[in-house]
Amino acid sequence: MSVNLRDYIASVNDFPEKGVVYRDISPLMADGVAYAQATDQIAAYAKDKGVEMIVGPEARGFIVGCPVAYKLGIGFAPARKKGKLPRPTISASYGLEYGRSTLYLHTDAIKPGQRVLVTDDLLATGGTIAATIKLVEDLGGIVVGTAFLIELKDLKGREKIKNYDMLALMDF
Ligand SMILES: O=P(O)(O)OC[C@H]1O[C@H](OP(=O)(O)OP(=O)(O)O)[C@H](O)[C@@H]1O
Ligand SMILES: Nc1ncnc2[nH]cnc12
Repeated sequence: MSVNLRDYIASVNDFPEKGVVYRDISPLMADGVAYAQATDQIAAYAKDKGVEMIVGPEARGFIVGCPVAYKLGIGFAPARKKGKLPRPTISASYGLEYGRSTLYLHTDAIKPGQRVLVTDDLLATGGTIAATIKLVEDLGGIVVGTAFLIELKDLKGREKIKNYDMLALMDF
């Protein structure tokens, strides 16, 4: 029997700043059945696409991507924020619903031609995922899909990644 994953998202008004409704995935992660269900759904999508490697942005992209990689027996590469990766990197900057940031990826994280799934917890404006996709492609990877727990429809992030296949397990 499956659970309704929406029941495991906490909505918090005015966090981290006024006007933002923050969608907190902590209750989903805290529930073994819900977390496994979300992981299994994304893993099935990734398997269907012949994914060989997963890339996710810091920090919540790790929470979604790592268990999927484990389930499929493939690797995971972290796209991290400034000053976190110790070896040579490439970078991409982007705008957020709140603020601006830069992501970095180790230059040896992806082999040219590798089939990559890019994962994150949530699609808002699409800046984070577009930057992560750019990092993968700059290293010669092929982004065969993108997967999220949540899509925030009003922010139209989907338009930024319209050339890519996308899975979202729920939307708000
Ligand atoms: O579609 P976008 O407008 O780019 O927004 C979505 C991103 O925002 C959040 O991350 P955040 O930068 O807050 O970092 P965190 O995961 O480290 O909390 C979220 O986890 C996504 O990565
Ligand atoms: N509304 C939101 N809730 C949680 N994470 C986010 N990242 C960007 N917008 C967000």
